[in-house]
Amino acid sequence: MSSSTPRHPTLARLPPPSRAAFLLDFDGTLVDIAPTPESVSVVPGLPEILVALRERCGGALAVVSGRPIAQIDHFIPGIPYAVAGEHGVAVRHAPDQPVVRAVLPALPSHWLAEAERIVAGHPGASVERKQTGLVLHFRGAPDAGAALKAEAEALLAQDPQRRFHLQTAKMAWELKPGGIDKGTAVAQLMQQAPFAGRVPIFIGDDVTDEDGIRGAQALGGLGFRIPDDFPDPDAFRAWLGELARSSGAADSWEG
Ligand SMILES: O=P(O)(O)OC[C@H]1O[C@H](O[C@H]2O[C@H](CO)[C@@H](O)[C@H](O)[C@H]2O)[C@H](O)[C@@H](O)[C@@H]1O
Repeated sequence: MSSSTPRHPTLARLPPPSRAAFLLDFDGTLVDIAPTPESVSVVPGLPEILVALRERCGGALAVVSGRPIAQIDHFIPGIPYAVAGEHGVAVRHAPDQPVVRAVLPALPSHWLAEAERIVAGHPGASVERKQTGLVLHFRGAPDAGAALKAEAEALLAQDPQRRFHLQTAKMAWELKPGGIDKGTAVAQLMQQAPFAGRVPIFIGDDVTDEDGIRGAQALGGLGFRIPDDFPDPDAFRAWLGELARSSGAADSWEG
């Protein structure tokens, strides 16, 4: 998938609107990376683009994020038809449906306190708690990456059953349960209307998105990655806008 030359997927490479399902990553893809998880901003016009694209594809537009679903609802309320959060641990198949959570082992109870103790030794680093895991962020302490990785691996080694693994992220290390990822989320989402029977198109920017890309490709779909296929989120959003503005028939992105 990787290439040193950015290559925008041409409209001709895409399945037509009547067959396409979009599964989009959030951080680093729909929104620019920001200093902290809370400080990301949704650029003006993006919600309208996503709504138009969703309507063009019969509703088949999902966000597949490492964030909890509640945070996607906070930043782009009512926009995606479906949302998968926490790298696929939580899935909401439709706006009016409940969140379905995978049954997973609970994070060992002392790991959160351990994580807080660890970041306290690296000013600028922080802990993000998730229902089934935690993230050690070091964007505010860039030199602490290697030390935090070693500490995270030491925590993981405390679980003799090795039920958790280290997810590489952007200036962050995430401890999360194994067996569930963005690829399993794609498979789940694609089983239900309005996604079922369509061709999944996954777009993301991070290591965790490689699972989503593989998941889409395993179902005969396509996967694109920033910066290989789009130089940055801005270029990706411009491409989405082009798709959303296309006024052609259901069998064509042209026009
Ligand atoms: O799967 P995604 O939607 O891309 O979410 C991945 C993680 O995003 C957040 O962390 C990352 O973005 C932050 C805001 O730009 C940035 O400050 C941080 O350094 C990045 O690692 C979020 O906090 C995580 O929970 C998500 O898993």
